Amino acid sequence: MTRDPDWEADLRRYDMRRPFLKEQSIWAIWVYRWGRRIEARPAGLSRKIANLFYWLAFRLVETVFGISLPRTARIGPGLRIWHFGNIFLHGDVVIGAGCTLRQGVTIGNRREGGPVPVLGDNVELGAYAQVLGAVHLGDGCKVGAMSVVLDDVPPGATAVGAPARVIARTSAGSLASASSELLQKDMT
Ligand SMILES: CC(C)(COP(=O)(O)OP(=O)(O)OC[C@H]1O[C@@H](n2cnc3c(N)ncnc32)[C@H](O)[C@@H]1OP(=O)(O)O)[C@@H](O)C(=O)NCCC(=O)NCCS
Ligand SMILES: CC(=O)OC[C@H](N)C(=O)O
Repeated sequence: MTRDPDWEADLRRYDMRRPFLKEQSIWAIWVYRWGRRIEARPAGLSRKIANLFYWLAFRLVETVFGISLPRTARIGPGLRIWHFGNIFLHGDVVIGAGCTLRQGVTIGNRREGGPVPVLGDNVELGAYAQVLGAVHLGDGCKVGAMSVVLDDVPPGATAVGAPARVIARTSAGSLASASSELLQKDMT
C-alpha cells in the first residue's frame, strides 16, 4: 500500500489506541485522504471504480457523522477533529498543517459563489466557530467557540465573538500590552 505522510501525521494527532473505534472524525479524514490519493491516480477504469466507492464512502460519512471534507479542499497534514456533527468545509478552502477543528465548525463562503477562507498552520477552531468569506487565519491563531470570523486574524492571535474580535496575540504581543497597562497605571 502507498505511504501517505499526510494521513500518518493525522493519525499521530489521534494519540490513542484504536482511534477508529473511538473517534468518528477519523473516518472522515481517512476518506478525505483516500479520495485525494484516488485523484492522483492515472485516469482509467480502476480510478473510475475507486471514485464510485469513494463517492459512496464520502456520502455515508457526511450523512452518518455529519462531517463533510470535500477532497477538492486542500488540507495540510496532521488534521485533528474533536467530536463530530455539522462540520462543513467548502470545496475550495485551504487549511495548513496541524490544524484543529471541532463540532459545528463551518469554513465556507459568505454568499453563493463567493471567496472562501485560507487557514495557516496550527490554527485551532472552537466548537461551532464559523469562518466565512475571503479571510486569512494566521499561523497558530485561535477562534473561540461560537464565534463568527469575517475578518483576517493575525498569526498567534485569539479571536472571539460574533463578529469575532481579536483579544490576544502571541506571548510577545501579550507582554507588550501588559507592560503598557502597567506603564499607564504608573502614570496615573
Ligand atoms: C477563545 C478561547 C481559546 C480563549 O481562551 P483564553 O485565551 O484562555 O481566554 P480567556 O478564557 O481568558 O477569555 C478572554 C476573554 O475572551 C472572552 N471569551 C472567551 N471565549 C469566548 C468565546 N468563545 N466567545 C466570546 N467571548 C469569549 C472571555 O469572556 C474573556 O473576556 P473578558 O476579558 O472580557 O473577561 C476559549 O475561550 C475558547 O472558546 N476555546 C474553544 C474551546 C472549545 O471549543 N471547547 C469545546 C470543547 S468540545
Ligand atoms: C467537549 C470537550 O470539552 O471536549 C474536550 C476535547 N479535548 C476538545 O478539545 O474538544
